[in-house]
Amino acid sequence: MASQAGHVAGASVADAGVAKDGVAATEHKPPLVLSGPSGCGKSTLLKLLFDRYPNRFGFSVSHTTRSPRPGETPDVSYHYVSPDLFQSLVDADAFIEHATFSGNRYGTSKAAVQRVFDKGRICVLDIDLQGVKSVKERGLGAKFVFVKPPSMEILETRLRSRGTETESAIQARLAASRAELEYAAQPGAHDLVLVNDNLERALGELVAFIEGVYGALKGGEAVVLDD
Ligand SMILES: Nc1ncnc2c1ncn2[C@@H]1O[C@H](COP(=O)(O)OP(=O)(O)OP(=O)(O)O)[C@@H](O)[C@H]1O
Repeated sequence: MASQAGHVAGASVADAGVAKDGVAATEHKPPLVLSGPSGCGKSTLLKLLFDRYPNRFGFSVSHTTRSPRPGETPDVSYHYVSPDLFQSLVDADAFIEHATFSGNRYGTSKAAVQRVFDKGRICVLDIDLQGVKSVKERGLGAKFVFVKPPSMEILETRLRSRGTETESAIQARLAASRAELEYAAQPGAHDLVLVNDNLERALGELVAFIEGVYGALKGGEAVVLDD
């Protein structure tokens, strides 16, 4: 799609859940927030987790002002909105976190998180440090998991072997990762610091943490946290 101007599907202020029904995301199960340096293995771990426990987890669909890329589906990959509409959503306090990357704005709306909860699923947010700080300020009771690479050298190797970034993008990601690691080193910054050394071991630790918070994942029934 060449232009996103005027494309606002799924993204009006009302649809973003702003005081629509008076129900805030805080009244529901806390989201699970995964963060960590680019290349630390968040997507890999989440894919394994989602495959192992189908229908138990869901991503919220973010809003963005960037244009759709080939292969992306509006309102599935993202809600693509104009900069003006994005700003109106910010003004209406529709987002639990939002940030700007490379000149484009991205945000997680309360309504998008709500939609995952409404399906009885644990809502997973895969966000960066900026987003983590915003979600914390919201006081949603979110659970924060930091995925830590075994070392900077291994992180760099994984980023390079993934083969998806240019050299300058790799350098930018490595620089950003230092800030993420410094933040994560502060006591109480996250509820779990998960070293992604061996995938199966790390996944096991993640599952144990999730079950401690949300209850058992096995059994086929929806996972719902009682207040
Ligand atoms: N435990 C592991 N051992 C070896 N390789 C791993 C491990 N975990 C992930 N990888 C590899 O590291 C690379 C980066 O992983 P992944 O894409 O999941 O990172 P990410 O944290 O989601 O990055 P981004 O934030 O940029 O999306 C991938 O090629 C993945 O296969």
